[in-house]
Amino acid sequence: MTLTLTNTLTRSKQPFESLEPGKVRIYCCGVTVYDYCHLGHGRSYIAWDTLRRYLQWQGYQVRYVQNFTDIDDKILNRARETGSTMEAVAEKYTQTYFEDMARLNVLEADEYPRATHTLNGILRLIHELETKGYAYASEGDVYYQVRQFKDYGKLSGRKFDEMQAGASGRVAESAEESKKKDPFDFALWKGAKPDEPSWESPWGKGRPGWHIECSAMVRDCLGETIDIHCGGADLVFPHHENEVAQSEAVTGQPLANYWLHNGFVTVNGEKMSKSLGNFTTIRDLLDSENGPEPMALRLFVLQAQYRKPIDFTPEAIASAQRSWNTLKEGLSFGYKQGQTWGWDAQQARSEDLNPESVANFNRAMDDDLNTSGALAVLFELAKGLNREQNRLIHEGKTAVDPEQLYRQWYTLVSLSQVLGLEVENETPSASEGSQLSDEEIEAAIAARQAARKAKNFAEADRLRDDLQNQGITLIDQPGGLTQWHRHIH
Ligand SMILES: Nc1ncnc2c1ncn2[C@@H]1O[C@H](COP(=O)(O)OP(=O)(O)OP(=O)(O)O)[C@@H](O)[C@H]1O
Ligand SMILES: [Zn+2]
Repeated sequence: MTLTLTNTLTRSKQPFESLEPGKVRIYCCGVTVYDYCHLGHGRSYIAWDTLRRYLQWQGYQVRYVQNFTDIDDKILNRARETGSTMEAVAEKYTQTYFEDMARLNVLEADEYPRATHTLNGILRLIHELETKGYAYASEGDVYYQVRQFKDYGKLSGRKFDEMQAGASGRVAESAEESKKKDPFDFALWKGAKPDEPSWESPWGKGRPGWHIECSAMVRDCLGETIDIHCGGADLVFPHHENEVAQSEAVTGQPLANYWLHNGFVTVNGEKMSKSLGNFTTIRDLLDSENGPEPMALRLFVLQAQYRKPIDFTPEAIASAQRSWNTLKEGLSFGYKQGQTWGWDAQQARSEDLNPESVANFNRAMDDDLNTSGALAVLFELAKGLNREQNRLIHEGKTAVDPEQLYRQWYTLVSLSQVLGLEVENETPSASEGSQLSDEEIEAAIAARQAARKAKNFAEADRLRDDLQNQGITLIDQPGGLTQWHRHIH
């Protein structure tokens, strides 16, 4: 079995082959940092995080780079509206990006280049484009001359006459238009405007255009040709088309062998977006009363294959939460009951994996990352475990041999992890709790007993609550002895 992926460039599902055996280089277009991330952003980064995890599961060494666009009109506008600076706005929403994605169990990239840190690479590329006749300076700006690049349109499949139909009218009046030789040309460098941040360049002070930053970052961080370039479907044109035009004109090499694009999170069939005002931020949803758990939200995204649209409705979120409860129950069973039976996911060997489940999971994922098919494998495993859990509670024993249950559970834990679904993520306090040593717990119990003797009940209660918050329950026995119990979630 080989992994097949739908390549936007060839408009077909293709077997995946990496440039270098065993290694994959991925560049993913990151957020423009001017606001909190909404569910659409969440979907995009969960999809690519899952691709990365699956490649790792298949034994590839993956190098994953994702940028932050920290120079942009949207950031400048937000800074003006809030009386702040572009740097402060960008810094704030870079941090909130990290917070939100950590909750969704999106792994951190190997490198996070930022436009403001890539100016040298950007200027070098523009200079090379100018030298090779693809770019021209005009009144402090520099433009890419689209018609010079014979393959322009190859990624999006657009022809010039179709593009013209879309672009005419709207752009005609702008000051930028009068500086261009052709309406299709786009800015590589924009001359400085008063009160805006700017950088020195051979064409005068100014700032880079959006598209050139990604071309420069790919080249700086990953090289001239990479394996996979990904992003949302709205980036195919013009952003990725322009990246191809910029990079390939300079290097003469393909920028990326595979171009992957995720479908949208929609609301009533329309793309969730800032400009339409129909968005829900990740944090608002997770922090709302009766909001879903982070893993339920991740599951909501993974229920659809990455290219398909997902409509966001409260019912769909509630249903994802119910599905997550089923998976969570199966995962937790092994963590709880496994204590008694001596199960340990850390100690497991790959021979403990159930080969049939693994084969079914891989078959689904190899088919253009069919996560909904992969989830079906997880539900089957979880349901089997949950059934046995009930038997154990009501009948005192399981029907399936614990050794076999262990394999089911370990397979469930492993495959869930490939999709980034983990129970530990739900219970940060429990994992902190498990770090308290027995001696520390005994010492806290002794301190509590001393406080009670001294009739300092407030302190005694505080000590008990403190332990409880760290996952340790105290059980006072007749005769003054206190037992304790560590929670395993
Ligand atoms: N509704 C959505 N569904 C799926 N992916 C999305 C959605 N909205 C944005 N994305 C993707 O998220 C990534 C980051 O987007 P970016 O920061 O450019 O968005 P934005 O312009 O701030 O958002 P918006 O589209 O809401 O104005 C891009 O790959 C983009 O395609
Ligand atoms: Zn980009």
